[in-house]
Amino acid sequence: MATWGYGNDNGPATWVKSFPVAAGTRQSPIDIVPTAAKCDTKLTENPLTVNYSPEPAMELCNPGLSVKANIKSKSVIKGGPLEGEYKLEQFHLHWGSADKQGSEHTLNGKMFPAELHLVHYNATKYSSFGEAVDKPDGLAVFGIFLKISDKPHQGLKSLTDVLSEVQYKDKSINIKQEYNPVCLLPDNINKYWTYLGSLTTPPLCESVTWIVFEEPIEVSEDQMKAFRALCCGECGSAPIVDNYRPPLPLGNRQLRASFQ
Ligand SMILES: COc1ccc(C[C@H]2SC(=O)NC2=O)c(OC)c1
Ligand SMILES: [Zn+2]
Repeated sequence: MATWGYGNDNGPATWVKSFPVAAGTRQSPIDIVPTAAKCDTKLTENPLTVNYSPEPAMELCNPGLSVKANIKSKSVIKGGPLEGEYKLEQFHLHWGSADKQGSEHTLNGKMFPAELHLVHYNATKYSSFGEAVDKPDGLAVFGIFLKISDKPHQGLKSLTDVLSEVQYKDKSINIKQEYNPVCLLPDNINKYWTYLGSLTTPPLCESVTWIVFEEPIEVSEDQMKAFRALCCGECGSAPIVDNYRPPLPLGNRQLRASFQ
């Protein structure tokens, strides 16, 4: 199969041909229906804690289907649904060609213009991301919805202001100013939904504990335009837009909420 993507010939509906787990029982994303979530006090008794550090010269790259920042510093999370300490490996985004679509998770069937994923691996149990990526308790991903506001998101601005420098596939730059990814989190990280799921792109490993925050972060239309100006390939190639997998059935899984 030609490489997977989001087009008509290689998009999410075709992935199962090369990645049979696409038809698995713990696939992501899902539609989040808050009334179907079970409020679990165990999640609040053991609050989710984030201990992110400033990343000097953070590497920002265009791998062709998103934009990604690779993390070297020791930024870790624990608590909430997690056992052990999970270390931040990378973050990236998914966005639409228009504001009406773009997120992977949906909320009562509603899509947001974009969704930010902060990917962590279980550093207590595994010695590297590569070892953790296909283990059932290997990864924890923060899902943060983006919504449009008239003000730009200051934390994202350090990235959206330089996206033109990684416009083409395989371009990468280092962010000059040190960057602490904590600036990307919503104010209230105590309200989230969590469930057992998967990577949302091939190889679709069922290795992710998802933590999707209720509070979106707010970005400007100009910042969305900057994401939509990124290209899938070299100069003249198609823009990176609609790089999202539509929701999969929750099936027998329990969606838990950290709040009432
Ligand atoms: C081989 O390992 C991989 C492959 C792909 C992704 C990226 C996926 S997973 C997610 O949440 N969103 C995405 O686009 C990954 O991320 C941990 C790890
Ligand atoms: Zn993602």
